Amino acid sequence: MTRKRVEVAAGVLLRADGRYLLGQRGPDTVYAGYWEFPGGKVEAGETPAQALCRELDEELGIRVTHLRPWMLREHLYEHAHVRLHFFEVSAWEGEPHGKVHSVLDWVLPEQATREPMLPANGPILKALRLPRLMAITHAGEQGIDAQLAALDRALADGLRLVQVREPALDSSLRERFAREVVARVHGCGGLVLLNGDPDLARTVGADGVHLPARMLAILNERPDCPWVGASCHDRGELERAATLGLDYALLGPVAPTASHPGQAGLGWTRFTELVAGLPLPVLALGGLQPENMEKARDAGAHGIAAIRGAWSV
Ligand SMILES: Nc1nc2c([nH]c(=O)n2[C@@H]2O[C@H](COP(=O)(O)OP(=O)(O)OP(=O)(O)O)[C@@H](O)[C@H]2O)c(=O)[nH]1
Repeated sequence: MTRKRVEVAAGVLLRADGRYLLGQRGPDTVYAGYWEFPGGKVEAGETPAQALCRELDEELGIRVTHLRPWMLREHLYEHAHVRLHFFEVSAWEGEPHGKVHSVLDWVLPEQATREPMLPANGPILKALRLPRLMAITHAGEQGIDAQLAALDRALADGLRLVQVREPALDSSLRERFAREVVARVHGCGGLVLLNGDPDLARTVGADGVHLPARMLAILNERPDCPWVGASCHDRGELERAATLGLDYALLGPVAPTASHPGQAGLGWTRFTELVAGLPLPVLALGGLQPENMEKARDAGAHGIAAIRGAWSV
């Protein structure tokens, strides 16, 4: 059966305290009583961004002053093939109040979602649980004790996402180090990804695995871990990560880095072109610092990942 394709714009309204807005669909709608992000169908002659601004005015009585394209997801419902253009909305005028939803609720990303949730939205809620800053370890270079001390400081500063990437440590040392990282990060409620080794990730109790591009290229299916991401350098690799159903991708290098001397960075314009219309969140990598976060998010990144830039001295 061919279903008609419907373009929809939906907004993730993010408050300064990290909560985002969900609404419960009213009684006289398709999927009545289901929770959703505010938004609606794109009308003829509108861009998705224009449609979202109109819908948020109609549904919530607010005027959007800052929005960023975020992710695009397609879903086949009984009634339609829906293409959902998700935007992050971080600034608006007016106080949202429910004009069409039966209830509005500001929820914390790490909290359980509201049920029932519109079926297309599961990956969106998962993406919202992915912290914005990923710090990548380099204990092989700076020493295990120095790296763990830097980790403790960063966790105290709010870091909640760590990738253990230690090609220079031998396997028993890598396992011991990874266990230390998992204990510390889990103690703060954060996530740990282990680079390149799904079995070790499971053994040490990490939350998932991060695939180097060479592994992404040869895998035919997603490793069996709760969280899986991959390093990407071009559109082909990003699309492969999407096809495998991965939870996130890293894309870089955005700027030249000490670890890849002589390699030119993509720059933000190219970064934006490469991530447009993807169904998964992408973190920008390469020569970046936490101070580059707003710039990265304006360019379409979910956040940033860093090795040297993430560990303050
Ligand atoms: N607004 C919104 N729609 C979503 C989300 N997730 C999702 O699958 N959809 C789907 O996208 C479509 C949006 O339809 P809608 O009924 O909200 O559109 P609308 O406001 O223009 O209403 P209308 O049908 O009365 O014109 C529905 O098929 C809905 O199931 C979401 O988070 N927010």
